[in-house]
Amino acid sequence: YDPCCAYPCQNQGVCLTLPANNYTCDCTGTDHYGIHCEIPTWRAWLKKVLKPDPETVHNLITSNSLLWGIINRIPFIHKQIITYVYISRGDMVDSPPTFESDHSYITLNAYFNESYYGRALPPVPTHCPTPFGIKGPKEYPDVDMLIKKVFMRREFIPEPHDTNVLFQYYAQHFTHQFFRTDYKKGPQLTKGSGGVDVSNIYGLTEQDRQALRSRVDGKLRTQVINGEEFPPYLKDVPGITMDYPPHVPIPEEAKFALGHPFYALLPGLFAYATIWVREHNRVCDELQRLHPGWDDERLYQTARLIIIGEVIKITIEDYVQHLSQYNLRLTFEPELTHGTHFQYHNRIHAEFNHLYHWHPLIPDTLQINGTDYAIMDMAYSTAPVFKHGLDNFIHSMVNSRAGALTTRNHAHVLYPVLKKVIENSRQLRFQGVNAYRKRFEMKPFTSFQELTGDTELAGVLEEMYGDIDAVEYYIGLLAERPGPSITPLTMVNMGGPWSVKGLMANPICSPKYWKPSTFGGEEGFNIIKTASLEKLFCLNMRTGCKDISFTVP
Ligand SMILES: COC(=O)[C@@H](C)c1ccc(-c2ccccc2)c(F)c1
Repeated sequence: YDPCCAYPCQNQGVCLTLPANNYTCDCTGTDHYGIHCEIPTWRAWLKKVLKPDPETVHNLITSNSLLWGIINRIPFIHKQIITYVYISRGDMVDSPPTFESDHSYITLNAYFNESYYGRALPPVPTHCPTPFGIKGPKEYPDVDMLIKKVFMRREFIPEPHDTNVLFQYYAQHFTHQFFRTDYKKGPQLTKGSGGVDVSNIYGLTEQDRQALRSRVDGKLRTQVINGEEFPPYLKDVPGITMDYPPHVPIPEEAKFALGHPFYALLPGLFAYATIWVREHNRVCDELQRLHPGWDDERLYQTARLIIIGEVIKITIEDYVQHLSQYNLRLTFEPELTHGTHFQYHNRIHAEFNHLYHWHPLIPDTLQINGTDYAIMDMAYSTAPVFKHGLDNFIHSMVNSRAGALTTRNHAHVLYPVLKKVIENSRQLRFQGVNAYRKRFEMKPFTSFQELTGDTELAGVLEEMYGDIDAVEYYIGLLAERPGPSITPLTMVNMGGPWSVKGLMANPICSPKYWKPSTFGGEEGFNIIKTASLEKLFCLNMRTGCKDISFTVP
């Protein structure tokens, strides 16, 4: 068989098959040499010796709160650390993108065909002996058996850090602006534009964006229901399509025109969509006060720039801060990347999409004012929001526990979604979780026990996969023993680079954008710099806001 199927090249060396069952490893740019790029240059050796193990680093950053309390308050040191986080995470993401899912080697398509999700590692060649190259079983384990034995919830496991449902819906609402798989054409393709473009608020195409505008004062279309501002009914916005199930009779007063067709599915997404539409219109009012002469177009475009800034600010300083459980205070300071080699380009990777399948966060029911709603009771319905009022609905999200991001915690109704993501990862021929551990500078797992920290689960996985190098990507991410963060450690160290790159490579972070005039002057700039999750809700809820955060009070 093709000797490159054994992945002989280490440290990201590229394997090139030669005639007569020969091969060569291209060690260019790996800081290593030798036939398998296994010998480090003195520079790489020094880095390896000095760079502590990611697990140690992670435990350090998520503990020692006293030490971090001091470091967070010394601007010079804090800025150095944040700069390092931005640059080091950014450097781990190939930019321009190198691989896509239709070839197991580098192509120009990976760069020029923007319909592709990028790939951090190329797919396993189809001619290799097993789905992982040469290791493990000749066939993937049966997906239904795998789901039943490893993923299905026996009983609800609450998230150990008191994470609430407000966090879960933030993750779902935020990520759907850039995870836009083109299901009709295949899981390797996306309709997205590569990053935080707030297309989930404004619409993905120019046509949708125009349809959702009021064309007055820069504002988005809204309507008043029970004295409060809400998005418009779908029937009132020609051209907008929302994903509703065919043949399910849903009254027109329950269908709304939102920035993303998927947001028809859950009231939690409708609630976030409503809050962000209100925030956009509130920013328009602020801008109009500052610039009475500005027309609708300038108010709309400038407000959209401010909203993107707010989204990135809140995502780093509230969302990632909670997710990582870091005691290091994470900040949104684009000027720290100015004058460095950091590049303001981003491509969403297929593996990032799969990593972000966080359905275990979803509880079986949501209790609102004493009424228990099962997930399916809420599907395609906004009734819970209008029956109890938006503020009560938000209050219930704040006070409801999310599920732990681990195995055996997927709600049963989500079986089809989970099956789809596992089948897609097989269609995309993802390499095993250990290949990704090495790709992101972590040591590969040496045993099933080391992966899971749970003897029974280790046995189940060993029986299915045989070889630790054959454990599938998504399975390994979720089966990993819990760490100090909301997600297990591998998810942090892989999600980190894609997430930080996706946030900080936004055009508004580049030197030519990141200045007061872009955002309507100092006041507009300050809306971004003072944005927070709590402010977002408290400025846009009618009856006051209490305990707004990502943890159950
Ligand atoms: C490596 O860690 C980091 O760079 C920190 C800042 C960090 C950054 C991002 C994430 C993160 C991981 C998964 C999905 C979304 C965000 C994360 F969990 C931690």
